[in-house]
Amino acid sequence: MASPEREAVAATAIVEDVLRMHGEGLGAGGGVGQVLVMGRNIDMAWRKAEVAAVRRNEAASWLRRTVGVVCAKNLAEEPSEEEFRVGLRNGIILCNAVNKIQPGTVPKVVEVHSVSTIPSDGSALCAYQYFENVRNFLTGLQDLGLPTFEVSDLEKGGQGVRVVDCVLALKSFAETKQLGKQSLFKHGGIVKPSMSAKCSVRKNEPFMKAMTRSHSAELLRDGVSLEQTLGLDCFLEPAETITSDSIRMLVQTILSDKKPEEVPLLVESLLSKVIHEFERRMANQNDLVKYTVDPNDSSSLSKTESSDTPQEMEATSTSDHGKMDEEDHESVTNHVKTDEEDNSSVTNNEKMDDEDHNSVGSTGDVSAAVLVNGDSVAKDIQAKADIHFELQKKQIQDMKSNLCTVKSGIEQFKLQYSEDLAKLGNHLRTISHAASGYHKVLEENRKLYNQIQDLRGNIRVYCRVRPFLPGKVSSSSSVAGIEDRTITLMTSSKQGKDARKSFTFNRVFGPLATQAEIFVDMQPLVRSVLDGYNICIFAYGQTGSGKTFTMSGPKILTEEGLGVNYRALNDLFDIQAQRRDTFCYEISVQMMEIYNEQVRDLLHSGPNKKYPLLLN
Ligand SMILES: Nc1ncnc2c1ncn2[C@@H]1O[C@H](COP(=O)(O)OP(=O)(O)OP(=O)(O)O)[C@@H](O)[C@H]1O
Repeated sequence: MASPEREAVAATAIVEDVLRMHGEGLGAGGGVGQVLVMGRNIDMAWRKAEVAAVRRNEAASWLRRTVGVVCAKNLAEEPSEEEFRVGLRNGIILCNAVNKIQPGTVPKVVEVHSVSTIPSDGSALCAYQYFENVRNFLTGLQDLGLPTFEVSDLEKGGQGVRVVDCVLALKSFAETKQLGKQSLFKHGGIVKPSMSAKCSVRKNEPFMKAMTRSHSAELLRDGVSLEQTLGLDCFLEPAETITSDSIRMLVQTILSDKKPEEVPLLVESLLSKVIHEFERRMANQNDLVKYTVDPNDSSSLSKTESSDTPQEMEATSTSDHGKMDEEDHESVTNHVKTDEEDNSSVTNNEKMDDEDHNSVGSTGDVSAAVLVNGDSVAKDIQAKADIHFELQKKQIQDMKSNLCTVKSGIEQFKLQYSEDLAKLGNHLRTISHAASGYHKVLEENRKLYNQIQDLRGNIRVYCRVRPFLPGKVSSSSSVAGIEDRTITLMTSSKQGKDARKSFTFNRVFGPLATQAEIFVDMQPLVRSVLDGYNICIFAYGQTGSGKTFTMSGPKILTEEGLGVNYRALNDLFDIQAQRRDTFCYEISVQMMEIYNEQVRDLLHSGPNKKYPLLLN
C-alpha cells in the first residue's frame, strides 16, 4: 500500500510536471509540452548503448576541460568504453579534476612523469600508482558525499558505466557550486540558501542518489539541464515543503508575466490539464503493466490487480526495488524510490533508471515514468522467468540423466534377455534332443516289449480251477495236483498210470487264485493294444466253470472282485490319461454274445438285436 506521503508526492509531481510543461509551452508559444511516447518496439539495447556513449563523451569532455588537454592527453574527446577506462585508469585525471573542484580533496597525486613508463594498456609497471591515485580519488568522493565506483571498474570487464556516473556526478557537483542559488529557480527545483556544497551533501546523504537520477533527468526534460537539476536535488528538503514550494514557484513563474484578467482562465486551464494528465498517466501505467505482466504468471497478475492506483503500483515497485543492491548501477532507481526525502519535485524521475532516463529524451513526460515503472515489473517478471528457466533447465538435465540411466538399464536388460534367450534355446535344444532320444528309446522299448510278448506266445492258454461252490464236498475233486504250468487230474474210472493225466498250460491258477493275480498275466497283452497290436482274450469252459466270474466278476461287484474286462478297461483308461500330452487314444466298447450260433449285441438299448453269424 502506498503511504499518504507518497501519494501526495506522486500527485504533486503530476501537477508540477503540468505546470512546468505549461510554463515551457507558454515561453515557446505552444501548448502543453510535448510528451514523448515510448513505443514498445524501440530497440532498447541500441538506445542504451547510444545513451551510454553520449554520457561517456560528456564525462570525457568535461574532464578534459577541467584538467586541461595536457593532463588529459590520454583521454580522447569521444572515447570508446575501453579508451575511457584506460585513460582514467592511472587516476591522475580523476585526482586532478576533483582537486580543481574541491582543492585538497586528494592531498597527493602520484604523477607519472615519463610517458614511456605508461604502457599502452595502462597496466603493468604503474599498477600500484594507479591504485593509490584511484583509491585517494574515491576516498575524496566519499568525503564529498558523491557516488563512487569500485577500483575494479577501471579494469578490463569492470562496470565503466559507474565510472561515468561518478564523473558526471562530480561535474554536477562542480557546476552546482558555480551556479549557486540564483540558477535553481528556473529549473523548478528547490535550493537551500547559501550553503557550502560539502556541508549540504553531508547533511543530505541521498545526494548521490539524486545525482545519479539527475543524469537521466537531463534527457528527460526539455530545457532543464542535468547540472541544474542536480543542483536542485542536492538540497532537497522533506517532501511536503519541497513540493508546495516547487508548485508555488512554478505558478509564480507562469503567472508573473500574465495580466490579472488572464489568471482565472489560466488556472482553469491548468487544473483541467492536471486532471487530464493524471488520468492519462493512470491509464498508461495500467496499460503498460497489463502488457508487461505475463498472463500466465498468477503472482504478477495478483500484484498488478491489487495495485489500483499509480501510487500503489509505485509503492509495490519500490518495495521490490528495495531489495536490490544499492551499489548496483542498474538499481539506481531503487535509491531514488526508497528515499523518503527525495520524493518531491522529481517524483516522476524516481521511477526511471539512468539509461532509460537518458533515452526518454527532452520531455519530462508521463510515458517515461510509466515505462520505467513497467520496466521494473518487467524486470521482476524477467527475473522470475529466468528462475523458471534455470529450474526447467535443471529438470531437463535431471531428466536427461534419468533417461541415460533408463537407457543403460534397458541395454542391460536387452543383454540379459538375449543371454537368457540363448540359454533357453540351448536348453530347449537339449530337451528336444533328449525328447527325440526318449522317443527313440520308447520306440525301442515298445518293440522289445512286444517282442517279449511274442516270445511268450501269441496264443496263450491259462487254466483256472474254480473252487467248490458252497455246499459241495471238496473230497470229490478230480484235481490231483497243480504246479505252475501243469495240472494233474485223477480219473476214478481208470486204474494205474492211466488214472492220472497231466496237462500243461502257459500257467495254471488254483482255486485260491484271486482276480488280481489272474489279470497280472493279462495286463501286458492289454497294453500291446496301445502300441497297435490286436489281441483277443476269451474264456472257454463248461457251464458253471467260472467263465463269467473270471471275465466280469461275481454278481455283486466289489473292487477285489472286478474281472479281466473291467480291469483291462481301467488299465487302458489309466494309460490314456498318462500319455494324454503325447498320444491321443480313442476307446470304444462293444459287447456281443454268441449263443446257439446266434450273435447278439448286449449293449443295444432296444430289444435284443440279433446278427447273423457269417462264416467265410
Ligand atoms: N473262482 C471262483 N471263485 C468263487 N466262485 C466262483 C469262481 N468261479 C465261478 N464261481 C461261481 O460259480 C458259479 C458259476 O460260475 P459262472 O457263472 O461264472 O460259470 P459259467 O461258466 O459262466 O456258466 P455258464 O456257462 O452257464 O454261463 C457262480 O456262482 C460263480 O460265482
